[in-house]
Amino acid sequence: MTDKAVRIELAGVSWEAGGRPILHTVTARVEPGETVGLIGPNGSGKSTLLRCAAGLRAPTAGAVRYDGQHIGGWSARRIARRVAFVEQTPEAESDLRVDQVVALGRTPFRDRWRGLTATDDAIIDAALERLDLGELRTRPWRTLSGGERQRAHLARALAQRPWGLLLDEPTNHLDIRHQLELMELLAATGQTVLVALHDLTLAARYCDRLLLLHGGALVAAGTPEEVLTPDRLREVFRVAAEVGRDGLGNPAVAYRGVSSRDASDTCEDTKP
Ligand SMILES: Nc1ncnc2c1ncn2[C@@H]1O[C@H](COP(=O)(O)OP(=O)(O)OP(=O)(O)O)[C@@H](O)[C@H]1O
Repeated sequence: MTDKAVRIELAGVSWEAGGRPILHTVTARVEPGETVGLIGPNGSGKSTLLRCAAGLRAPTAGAVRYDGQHIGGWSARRIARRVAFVEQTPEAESDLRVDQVVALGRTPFRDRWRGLTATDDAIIDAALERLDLGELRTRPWRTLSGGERQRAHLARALAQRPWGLLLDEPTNHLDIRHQLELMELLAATGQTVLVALHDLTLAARYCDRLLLLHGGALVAAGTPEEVLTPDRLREVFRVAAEVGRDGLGNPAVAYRGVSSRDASDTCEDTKP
């Protein structure tokens, strides 16, 4: 679906707020065309890391590189020509129609004084179709449900024709069909994808690799099988869980419940 995919590198990225460290020297790479899931409990730093990767937050130490180029000092327009970011709670474009929201994805490529070209229109139509929004295209934004808004923001991101997609919990408002469709779409784009997810089974099934954040530090990186172990789920998420395959052979996490033990304990209670 795209000719180009970007390599996104985080090289020792740290970020502080009010003197409090939020991210601690995170080093990770998302290779061109890879779908990488960013997982971790509430407050572990996923959104902060994505905002650094999208150039919206300047790291207090370290660097973000796209295809080896340090993006510090790049304009928002230059970044948006390379990478699209869908935030967790996107701002409400209350007076716009859905197709106008999606058309905003063409802004980085448009001459300020010119309208949309036929190519822009075709790209917008394709993005609306991909996100199942054809029938909603003329609806006022404010009338959309949460899931419809989320899909419209994803369509806007696709309309950017980016080389990389950064997505912060893009499935949290979606029904199960649209969750599966979205994850399949991400896997099929050919673009580089870094996606924060809370649903570990979805992450395990659709991501090539996972990055696990805990307290602002990267504590594990690897394939879903390597990262999602019962010990880690207990230490980091404080749940007792089994990791295996579902009836269809897909990777799945089965939760026994919250873990009652300290993170420092062994994992005897997760054994059958
Ligand atoms: N501007 C800020 N000022 C102070 N603290 C901040 C700021 N931004 C983020 N934080 C804190 O940094 C930590 C990480 O926040 P972040 O939103 O990155 O976590 P997250 O993993 O995305 O969480 P969630 O799963 O709940 O969305 C949290 O404790 C949050 O309160």
